[in-house]
Amino acid sequence: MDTVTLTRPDDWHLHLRDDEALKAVVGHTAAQMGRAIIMPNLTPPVTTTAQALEYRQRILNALPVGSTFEPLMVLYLTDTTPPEEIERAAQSGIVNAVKLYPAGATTNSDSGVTDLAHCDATIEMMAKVGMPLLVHGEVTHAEIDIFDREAVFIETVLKPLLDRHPALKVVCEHITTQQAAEFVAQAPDNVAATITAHHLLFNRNKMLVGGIRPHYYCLPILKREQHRQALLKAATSGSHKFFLGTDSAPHSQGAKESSCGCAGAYTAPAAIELYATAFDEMDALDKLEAFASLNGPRFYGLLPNPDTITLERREWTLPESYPYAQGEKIIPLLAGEALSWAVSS
Ligand SMILES: NC(=O)N[C@@H](CC(=O)O)C(=O)O
Ligand SMILES: [Zn+2]
Ligand SMILES: [Zn+2]
Repeated sequence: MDTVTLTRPDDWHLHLRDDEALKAVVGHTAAQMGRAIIMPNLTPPVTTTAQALEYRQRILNALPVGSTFEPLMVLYLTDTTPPEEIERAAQSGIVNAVKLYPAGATTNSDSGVTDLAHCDATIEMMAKVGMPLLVHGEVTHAEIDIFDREAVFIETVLKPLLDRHPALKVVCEHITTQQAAEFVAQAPDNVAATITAHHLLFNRNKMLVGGIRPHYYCLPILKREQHRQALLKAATSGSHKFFLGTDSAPHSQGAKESSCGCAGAYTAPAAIELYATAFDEMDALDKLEAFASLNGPRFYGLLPNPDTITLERREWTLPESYPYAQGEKIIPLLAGEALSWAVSS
């Protein structure tokens, strides 16, 4: 297959940041995705429907002229989010989900949840009104090895949560392990997962062999090959439960190339091309449309996008960098490297 035409994809997990950074990055996603679930981990985080409405408007204002890209907004769950905020969010028509960051798990998660027991009434309300909970699934205890944090989270947090709230819609965001892929595959239909392009394409050797490559450092961290194979199998299985979520997470070049570099890979400029490369590796390009364009809207109760995009097998080279906020640069994943799939229309 040398060309693939798909219903226009959506990105079900995206960081756009705010202000100048937002203006620098939003066009990359809007050029290929119809919609995106916008992560709320700003400083301060987006914790109320009123803040989500304002942030949505700033995103719309930052879009290129004529763009029809639609931001889908998410609230950041805290220990003190009241159940009434969930009702307001559900009634607003612009909030599509609520995000659980275990406190300290990742970038801008300091205001996240310290103990889910504090959130029980709020989560009960989410189950009642059908509001999905999007989960950064890693435990944060210092004694748990960073490569085990996702698997431990499933056993110690996620399974008990679903036992308490069996009807809750849950998206396990950016899954990275065989344990997560298998858990989601066998769970009931109210449990789904997003998978990033970088976790489908790379294992931890890419980040650590022959030098430490900070642009491959993201959370959850890249895992060993066995896990990448499990993710590829899940994404190309034809199951409705797995869908595209880039987790494109912009940080300036300076913040990444540092003695203590930030977590996050910037994949938005070539997102669908990277996924096509991964699906091609599995000889499964015929499964890409369901994963990229159909399974996400189905889970969120939305219609697929009305138009299409076409990919072609053609070599092109990703730019070395793009302009970012404060005169800095942002380095996309695979900067300066050749890709074998391109968007043709
Ligand atoms: N994925 C990352 O490594 N970073 C994300 C946060 C997140 O999604 O966990 C970010 O906001 O930079
Ligand atoms: Zn995360
Ligand atoms: Zn993320």
